[in-house]
Amino acid sequence: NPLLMRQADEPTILKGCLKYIQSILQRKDINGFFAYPVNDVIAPGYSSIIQHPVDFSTMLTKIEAEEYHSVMDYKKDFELMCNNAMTYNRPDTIYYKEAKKLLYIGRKQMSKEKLMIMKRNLG
Ligand SMILES: COc1ccc(Br)cc1-c1nc(N)nc2[nH]cnc12
Repeated sequence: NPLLMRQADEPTILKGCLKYIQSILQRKDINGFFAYPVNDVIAPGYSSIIQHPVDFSTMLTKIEAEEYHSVMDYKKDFELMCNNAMTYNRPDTIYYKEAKKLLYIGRKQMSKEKLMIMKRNLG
């Protein structure tokens, strides 16, 4: 039954898209600041200032567990990750600057136009 086939397919298709998008964004994080969770040793007081920490490793776990139901769901965590860095760190720090740049790249990568092209290429 093609309909049944289609449903089973959707999570796999979304998973593929999100892993593709994350692989592009992680390549832009050249210092790996966003590759794993920030801890209070690296950043004193981080866990009391940032209520909803998130990083690429956590996001990949969520992709695999099919916790994102759309690219927009994923984009929310991505923006939270960048905004956390821009909340905890001052504007003159490398972390703030890298987060701002990454946020801009991510917004372009997940723009309506880019997502339409992805959808079209999936056929
Ligand atoms: C995982 O985080 C790091 C790893 C290694 C190094 Br050096 C710095 C960080 C880091 N430090 C601070 N202050 N704010 C962040 N926001 C995202 N990363 C960071």
